[in-house]
Amino acid sequence: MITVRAPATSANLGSGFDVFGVAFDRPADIIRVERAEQTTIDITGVGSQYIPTDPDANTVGAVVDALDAPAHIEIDKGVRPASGLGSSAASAAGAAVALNELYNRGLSRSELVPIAAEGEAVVSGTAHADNVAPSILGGFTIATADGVESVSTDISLVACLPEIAVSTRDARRVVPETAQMAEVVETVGNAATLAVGMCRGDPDLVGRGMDDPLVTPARAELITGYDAVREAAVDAGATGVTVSGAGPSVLAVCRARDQRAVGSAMLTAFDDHEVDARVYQTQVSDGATIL
Ligand SMILES: Nc1ncnc2c1ncn2[C@@H]1O[C@H](COP(=O)(O)OP(=O)(O)OP(=O)(O)O)[C@@H](O)[C@H]1O
Ligand SMILES: N[C@@H](CCO)C(=O)O
Repeated sequence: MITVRAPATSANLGSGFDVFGVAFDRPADIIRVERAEQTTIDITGVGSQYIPTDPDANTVGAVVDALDAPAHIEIDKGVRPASGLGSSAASAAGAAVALNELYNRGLSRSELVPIAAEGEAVVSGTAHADNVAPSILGGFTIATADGVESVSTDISLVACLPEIAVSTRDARRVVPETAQMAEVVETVGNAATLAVGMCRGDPDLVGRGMDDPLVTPARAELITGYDAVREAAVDAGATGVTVSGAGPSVLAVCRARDQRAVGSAMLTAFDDHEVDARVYQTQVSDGATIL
């Protein structure tokens, strides 16, 4: 049996829609795989009652197919589904690393990224790799059609997960189909600023680079209290705030010393809108680990 811990992630970071991602140190999914004639899936943990065990409907099933690696797969969910924290991706990433090991396929971590992304196509309709890339490789990742880059960095994060469910499939429907040239220019500038900030470990640059005039405003409408939560986080010291992935989690970048205050301010702001929430104080961390 092979056991893998695959971490939660946050995709987009505002300006890097479908491209940027970061790995968290927690929460994480634990994936256990054993060789079998036919693939079967058992699921326990947070939100497991909402996740299909049919391999054709679960993200790990697509990974089994891509690696031709039938297995009995146990998924212990630490990352709540429909959270914006890469829940579906954590399972797919963990399965890709575990099955590659179990069947000695010999693929590199980078080669496993497009394979795990096939799992994302099962749940959201597109094989976007911006969650599976950091869950497999760790760090800050840039995933494009031509490949994936990963940078280790020391950046503190706060993710606030409200008791609201937003599916990626639904949240992709509100993304505008066209953009004005001025919006594209602004987004390119911000994305470049963010990437430099990650390379320098500079929370001010990362926060400044998270602004996005295109996708985030449409997604924010799906999150009760988003504007108040954003404002509260900034007042408490966050250098940047955006929707985490497709939402409903809200992601803040800050200095380590401000993490507690930022998290507390975000919880209070959600509470003011009668939304229960929980907070993860985390930092950009390593990818999947074979235990
Ligand atoms: N192994 C899995 N883990 C979690 N969700 C799964 C899995 N397999 C299938 N799903 C389905 O995927 C959906 C959750 O994925 P979705 O992409 O909407 O949320 P997320 O991964 O938390 O968000 P994001 O990608 O924005 O970070 C649910 O409908 C769930 O049933
Ligand atoms: N880039 C994806 C991440 C969520 O899976 C989106 O925002 O739709």
